Amino acid sequence: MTAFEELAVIPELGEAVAEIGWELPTPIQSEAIPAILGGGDVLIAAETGSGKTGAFCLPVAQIVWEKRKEVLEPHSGTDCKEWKLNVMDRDGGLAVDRSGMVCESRAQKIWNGSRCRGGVHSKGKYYFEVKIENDGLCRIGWSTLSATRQLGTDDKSYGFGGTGKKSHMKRFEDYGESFTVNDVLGCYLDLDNLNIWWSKNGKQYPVAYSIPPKMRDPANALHPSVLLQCSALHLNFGETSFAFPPGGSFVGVSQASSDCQSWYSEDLSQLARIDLSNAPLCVVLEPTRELVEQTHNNLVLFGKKLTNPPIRSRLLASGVPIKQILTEIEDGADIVTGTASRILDLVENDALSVQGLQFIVIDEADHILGDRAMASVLNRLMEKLPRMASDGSRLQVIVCSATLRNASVQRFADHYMHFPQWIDLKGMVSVAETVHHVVCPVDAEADKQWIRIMHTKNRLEDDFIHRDDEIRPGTRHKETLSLGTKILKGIYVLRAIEALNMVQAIIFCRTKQQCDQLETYLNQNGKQSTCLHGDRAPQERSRALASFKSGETAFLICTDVAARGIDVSGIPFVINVTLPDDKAVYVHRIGRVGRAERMGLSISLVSTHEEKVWYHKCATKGVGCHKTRDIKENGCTIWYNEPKLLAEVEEHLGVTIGHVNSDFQIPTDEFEGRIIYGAKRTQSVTFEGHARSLAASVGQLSDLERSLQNAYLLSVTAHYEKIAKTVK
Ligand SMILES: Nc1ncnc2c1ncn2[C@@H]1O[C@H](COP(=O)(O)OP(=O)(O)OP(=O)(O)O)[C@@H](O)[C@H]1O
Repeated sequence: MTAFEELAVIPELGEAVAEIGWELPTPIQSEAIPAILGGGDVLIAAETGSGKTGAFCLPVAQIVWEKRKEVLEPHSGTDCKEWKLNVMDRDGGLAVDRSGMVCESRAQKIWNGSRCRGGVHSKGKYYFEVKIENDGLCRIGWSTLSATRQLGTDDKSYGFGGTGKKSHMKRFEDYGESFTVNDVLGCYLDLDNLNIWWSKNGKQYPVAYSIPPKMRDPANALHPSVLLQCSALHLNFGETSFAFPPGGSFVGVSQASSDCQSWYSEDLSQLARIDLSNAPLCVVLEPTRELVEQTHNNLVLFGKKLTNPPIRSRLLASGVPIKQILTEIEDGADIVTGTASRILDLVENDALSVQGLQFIVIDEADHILGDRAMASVLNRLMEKLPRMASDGSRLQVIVCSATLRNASVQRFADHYMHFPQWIDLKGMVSVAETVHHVVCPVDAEADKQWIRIMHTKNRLEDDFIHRDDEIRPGTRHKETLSLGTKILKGIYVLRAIEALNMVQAIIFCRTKQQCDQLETYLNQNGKQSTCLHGDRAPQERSRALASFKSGETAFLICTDVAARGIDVSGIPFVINVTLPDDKAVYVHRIGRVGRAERMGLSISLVSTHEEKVWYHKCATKGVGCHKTRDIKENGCTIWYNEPKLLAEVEEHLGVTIGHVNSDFQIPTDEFEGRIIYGAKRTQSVTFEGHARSLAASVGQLSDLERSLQNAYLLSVTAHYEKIAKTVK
């Protein structure tokens, strides 16, 4: 049995991950996989590179596969004799979770009901409990299979409602007390004496109804029943211990002897069957095309051993011809991965059915929800999804986020998730131990070598932002130092590459134009580079990523499009040519290294002087824009203050980031010496490192010894002084 199977992962998936060399689940996988397999809504946060993709892909693949298998072997689904709410016998607005013990209706002003699969007849004393999980209206009690689901409105059903009224044949009468969220109601049925009554939090009320003897007939078997309006309930039919055991000779309804049990049979179902065997069961949303592709590839990899039926995972990314997408969807899809806008587009055009949906996974949720346009598309999509699947189970929502301490994520959870489990392995924002990060100050006033090349062609261009400025080399003129910084940053990138023998690195720039210019500059200087940003065509972006992943291209230059989630194993270095203006993005950028236990180093070039940068407010969003004045003067530029941004990052992480000089000699005492970036972290410790790690304890020991010796000497001196006094 693999370690993954101990988390209830099926052997087929266990084998697939073993083949890619995963021996042990990561901490987030250990927590999230069982939670998702359990059927609940889950929010996940863990640091970059901690294996979140596997944490949701594995259980999703498993559940989807099991569902499809269930359809191939229908007996396990519809005729089962289990004490749970019957998804075939429920109103359309009522959602029932996979356990059949939790139900919810969010509909306002409409009653939605359901019944338990099992019922009882003939004789005996039976009990079940209901915990009110959500404020709202509900009625609970007993009904026969021929009663309507509007509990208490005909002669075959008996209900007790939250307003403190019992009901039968539409007659509502005061009974017991009102009840609300967190109250536990007990439902008593005494078939021996033909009585029904209820209790609240263990306090029993008098008999509510004396039922006619015909209710003992098997044809009139009474089934636990519920009716809800904007409420949620948790039921217990006696398979687990009761909060308030009924006492006497009452037993949980699930303990009824087999000759007193009655079961819902499928031929009673009047429900029309819709064929949803080709509609997807799961949608996975990613913010960028690259992540869509990456997650899709993971799903394909994990699903390799799942056969009979195989898992049909579909890639709905821009760049894949729409004709191909439509054909694939028509051929049948089990899991679709795409951006919210692509999925919404297909749903709105009736090209993708969401009627069979069981799951939605929203990866990088803080990013999606933090972007107004993406958030609005996501909300529109969410509104289009059925809150429950075709089989009556509730839509399971899984959210992955860099941080769960985020108001928009919280709002999303409150609105769309059902009692979600929060798995937060981050606590404080932190950087993985395998990621080292340093800052290299760039001071165009102190380091004047940029002046020598400023009029040559072999220099990093300046985004053409200084084209209208008067540049006066050798002065402290703001624009001059800003231009100097930009050219100097190019020189430093080249120098860092050489000094640290970088074979591969991801280099982040602030703008698409800057990426293009750095690509030209590096290629011109013999450093093979490629670009990944939003202005490049999808195929070009795919090619760029593929050639970088294969090692064919050494340097991938990108905007923050690649900061999140992109997983290229063993990347040794990240260079930030400009710091991002969002501290969370910094954590994501540097998290591109130090993944899967490999060591990585991130270097941020931080200008000591303010740098003039584009900040397009214009309609064209920068295309053909020449407004190089400050935004305060109706232009499209701002002054970028990197020391301030650095201070924000440091405050966010609660650390002071070490500095290196422009020779990029990483001090060996800084990071335990002799680390090979890109290689697996080893447990071997250098002598110096070992001595340093012991230094504090040795110091403490020596202090202790000194105070012990002093105490001894003091006591000896006192002793001899005492003797001396006595002798005198
Ligand atoms: N159990 C495991 N054993 C070994 N390697 C693993 C395991 N789980 C994941 N990995 C590897 O770790 C790397 C990072 O995983 P993944 O991309 O899922 O991280 P992440 O938490 O989603 O990161 P990010 O926040 O940056 O998106 C991948 O290369 C993946 O193959």
